[in-house]
Amino acid sequence: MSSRPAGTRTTGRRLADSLAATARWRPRRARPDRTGGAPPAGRTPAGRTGGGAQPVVLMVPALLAVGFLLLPLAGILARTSWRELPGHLTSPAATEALRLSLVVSLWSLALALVLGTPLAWLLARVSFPGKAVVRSLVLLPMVLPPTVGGVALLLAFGRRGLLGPWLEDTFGVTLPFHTAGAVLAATFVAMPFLVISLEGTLAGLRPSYEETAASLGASPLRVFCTVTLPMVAPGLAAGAALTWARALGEFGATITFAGNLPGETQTLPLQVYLLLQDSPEAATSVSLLLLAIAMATLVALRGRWTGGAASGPGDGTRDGAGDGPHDGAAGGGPGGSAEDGPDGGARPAATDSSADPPRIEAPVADVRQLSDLSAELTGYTRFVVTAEPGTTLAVVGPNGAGKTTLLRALLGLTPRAHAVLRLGDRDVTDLPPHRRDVAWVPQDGALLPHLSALANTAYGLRAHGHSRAAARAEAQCWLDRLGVGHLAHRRPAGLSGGQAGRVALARALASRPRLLLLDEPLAALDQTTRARVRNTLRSHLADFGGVCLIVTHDPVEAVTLAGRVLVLEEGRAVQDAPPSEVTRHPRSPWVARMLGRNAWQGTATPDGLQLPAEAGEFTIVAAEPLPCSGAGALAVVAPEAVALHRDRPDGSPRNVWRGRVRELTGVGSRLRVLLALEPTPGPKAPGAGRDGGDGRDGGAGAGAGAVELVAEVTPAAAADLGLADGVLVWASVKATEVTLVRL
Ligand SMILES: Nc1ncnc2c1ncn2[C@@H]1O[C@H](COP(=O)(O)OP(=O)(O)OP(=O)(O)O)[C@@H](O)[C@H]1O
Repeated sequence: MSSRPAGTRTTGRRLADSLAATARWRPRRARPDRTGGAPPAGRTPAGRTGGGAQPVVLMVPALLAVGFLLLPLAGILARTSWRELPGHLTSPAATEALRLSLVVSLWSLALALVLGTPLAWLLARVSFPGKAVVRSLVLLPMVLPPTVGGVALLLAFGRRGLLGPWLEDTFGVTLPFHTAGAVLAATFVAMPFLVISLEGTLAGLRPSYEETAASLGASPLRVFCTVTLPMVAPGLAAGAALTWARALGEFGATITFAGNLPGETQTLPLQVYLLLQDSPEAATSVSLLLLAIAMATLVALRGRWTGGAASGPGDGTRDGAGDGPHDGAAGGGPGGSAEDGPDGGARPAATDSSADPPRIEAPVADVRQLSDLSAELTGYTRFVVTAEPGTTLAVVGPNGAGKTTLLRALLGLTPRAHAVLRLGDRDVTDLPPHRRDVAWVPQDGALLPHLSALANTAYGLRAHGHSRAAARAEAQCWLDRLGVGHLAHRRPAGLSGGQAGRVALARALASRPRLLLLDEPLAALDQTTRARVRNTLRSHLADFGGVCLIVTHDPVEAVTLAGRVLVLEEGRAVQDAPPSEVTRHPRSPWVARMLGRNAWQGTATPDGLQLPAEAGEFTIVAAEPLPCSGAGALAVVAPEAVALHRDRPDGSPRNVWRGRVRELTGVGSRLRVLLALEPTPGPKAPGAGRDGGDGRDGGAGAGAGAVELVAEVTPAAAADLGLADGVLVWASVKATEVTLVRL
């Protein structure tokens, strides 16, 4: 009994089916959080916050610590003379000290923001020698006794200090015992709070946001102001609040450096110190005021430390995610009701499934950049790639092959590889990323979470100098083209994966790049949505006049979207050919398997291919052997060309092997059977021939390193053959079905 293959017909549908099955085996990357924020507070591993047994022995000192912190505060509250409190706090000396405290702390905050923000950025983003020393320097005022800080300030800025005489002679500025000195002292001790808080937030911000913004044409300063700062705003606000609170409470450095001069340097903490000697009740009242301010600051900050860059509750949609008529589209399902556009006018609902989105022509959107590509890569990636305008190249290869490095080199974003890059008549090799006209859509889209879909799409146009109104009008057109125009007002957190992907694509296309780089654009989508979005993407890539590189692990994407497939391995281009050629004659085992083919690497023989000794005495006979016997070669066989039998087949097939079923997978209406082949099958091999029962004879099982073969059969044939995990069967392949490719 045997199952005859349907032949080697690789119709589009069959190929797509078989590729789709292969796609399921591809490695997947972890999906980063689309909002770019850290995991929400409290989302700790199960068990940590749950009712698991906690060591009681730790609870006692912990509670003691709480009591230790609480008791002094309770002391202030208990000893406050509530009746006299208003009088104490409204006395001229107290109000003057309060005024001075506010002036000093706010100036100090401003100074810390101006100096500390760039310093935090430097520490978070720039590698330079001595960085650890600079960071220690930043931390020093936090651990230094404030009085020592005051002495140090005197020795630097005092009348006999290092800079003091020069400041006095040149600018007439005297810092010690002046309000400016109090500001300096407060800044010295408070600024580290801002730097440390902001550095942490900056370090947690994924660089893909800033890099994508640069690829859309934004200069480094624009990126800092429009991407970095808004995204770290919560961390900045938290740091600023702490800095202000610390400056407000500053005592030691101020009294040492600036003295205790009423109306000049006597801030509230200094007044407390003074009052303690003459009027302890008034000192308690002022202490209570400072305590209340500190507590209010901390309460206002609650949750800000862990809330992530932009994932607060208000971040979902501008109109509140989940309660508007737009929700039908959020999940990508078919929607139908009319929806309000951002301008308040009724806009017809589009859906995630719209394969033919409305084609609204934008006034300037059709200015195509018909540029060819010529890139010579050195470093980790070492090859030359050229492409005509309008070419879409699928970049494929195993993990670590250098696909991302290639994209980053073309953007000028990595020192690991260098691209001599020419786009049309422009050599952009020496240009910074924002001036290359190379738009990048990273795997997660990197939509800016603080901007609506419309503002995201308009971002590149604004960076290129278009007015706000023109940029938004054109952005709306692009969103409409991609079928997500009705979601223009939403922020990324309120978009489904497919919708976000389309917005990211609209944003890249709207910036009118000469080269478009898409990193796994459909990886986030489920199979059904992927097929729909793939169609949409294909039609828009057809309209895009420039060169497009799509990194993908999905063979269907590679074959259906691209006119050429560039196969990378270990930084080298092992093949660059049309999909049909790559499918027929894959030049690496990896790409053959990615495309759903059986592929074995070995040495060409006069008959076909000999596999390496470690695979066993395993030979493959081909009808057209390579003329170069002894050379490295690849034997490729389509799964449809493999016939399975319960008994050893007689007759014409030149390749007959016995193998054990390892895995069965459904592919459309057919079944894919993975066999582990046994070496050196022959008519006289022990156990060869008909196996009794279901074939689970427990005989020579294929080891972990066994040669594998994939066959495709109909479910009926599988039932006839009794296929199941562990069953032994015979497989045959005609010599005419074996393609040999020289490596
Ligand atoms: N910043 C880096 N420093 C050192 N090595 C790196 C760095 N980034 C990548 N690599 C290494 O360079 C090689 C190519 O990495 P790249 O990310 O380009 O591969 P890839 O083809 O995109 O892989 P994947 O499919 O897993 O994303 C890998 O070996 C990787 O470990």
